Amino acid sequence: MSGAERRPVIAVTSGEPAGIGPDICLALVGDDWPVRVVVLGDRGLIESRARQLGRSTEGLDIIHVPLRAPCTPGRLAPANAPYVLDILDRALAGCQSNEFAAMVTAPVHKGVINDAGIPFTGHTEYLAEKTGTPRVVMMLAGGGLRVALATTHLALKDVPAAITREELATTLRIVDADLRVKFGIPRPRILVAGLNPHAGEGGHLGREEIDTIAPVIEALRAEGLDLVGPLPADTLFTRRVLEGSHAQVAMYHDQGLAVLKYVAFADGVNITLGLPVLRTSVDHGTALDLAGTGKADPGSLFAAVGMAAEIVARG
Ligand SMILES: NC(=O)c1ccc[n+]([C@@H]2O[C@H](COP(=O)([O-])OP(=O)(O)OC[C@H]3O[C@@H](n4cnc5c(N)ncnc54)[C@H](O)[C@@H]3O)[C@@H](O)[C@H]2O)c1
Ligand SMILES: N[C@H](C(=O)O)[C@H](O)COP(=O)(O)O
Repeated sequence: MSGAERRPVIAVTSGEPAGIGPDICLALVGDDWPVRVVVLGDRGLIESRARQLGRSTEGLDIIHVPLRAPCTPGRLAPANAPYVLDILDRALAGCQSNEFAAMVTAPVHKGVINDAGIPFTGHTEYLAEKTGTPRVVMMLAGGGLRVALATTHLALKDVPAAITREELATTLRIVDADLRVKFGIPRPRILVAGLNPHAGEGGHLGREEIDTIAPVIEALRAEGLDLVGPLPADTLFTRRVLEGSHAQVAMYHDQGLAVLKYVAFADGVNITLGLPVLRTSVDHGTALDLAGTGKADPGSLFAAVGMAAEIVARG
């Protein structure tokens, strides 16, 4: 067996075929990773995208997963939604059987999967369901931040009801535990945002801080977690407040991710905490406008492979 074959294998799912997933996977060719990187997707599609971009697939390990329908860059086809899920299922099965040490996901298009009649909210929720994990946490890291979310892909009107004491406590415990295990931080200091403007202004602008968030923080502090909050979200991400913190928990998707993507778009990493397999991902979407143009930045995919490799090396 050669040295290269002894390296842990990381599976990179190429994602929505009409998006930039196949393009950015081509940028992995020839990079000198401490792991073996294999790309999961339709070989013909990846080769044709390579020709279109004037690139080569030589040296790129591909596990062939066949397209269900022809693909044109930039044009979504619901007929290929099952293909996108075939790739994810193949990667997950490989992680569960220890064929792969981790999976790294290129972007999928949630809308077209739903248009195909398959309910799908995101990789995070899909992988949680497929692995029978009742609660996982989405965290995006980049630009010196680690932003974890108390709620993920749901309509804004449904956010307050989804933030219960039990759900929030589970989220904070998962963030604390995974920062220790996956990131080697012995006692993570975690900032927790409020939900309402000015963290509710003492109950005058909403009661979620008083009724839910503060009591959870207090209870978990008593268990030894190093939590600070509920903090007004508008100033949580200022330099002085962030100082000394290892992660920041936002109450909903855009409260945290708008900040993260402002400082780190295209080199941030999305990681699913609390999952029994290791999964990292890019911080951007399918960018249909850029597919096949050569303008897609592969930086976030590199960062996602790099983070997975580091966590694998940590054991
Ligand atoms: N990890 C994932 O699977 C993932 C992440 C985010 C969004 N999405 C999905 O992607 C689809 C499109 O989402 P969107 O339009 O909100 O966001 P998007 O990230 O696809 O695009 C937003 C803007 O950023 C640009 N952009 C994105 N990635 C880029 C890159 N690597 N290099 C250069 N420019 C880049 C796009 O051209 C566009 O102008 C949606 O279905 C969304 O749910 C998937
Ligand atoms: N919320 C993520 C983002 O904005 O980058 C994105 O939609 C991906 O989510 P999944 O990892 O669950 O697909």
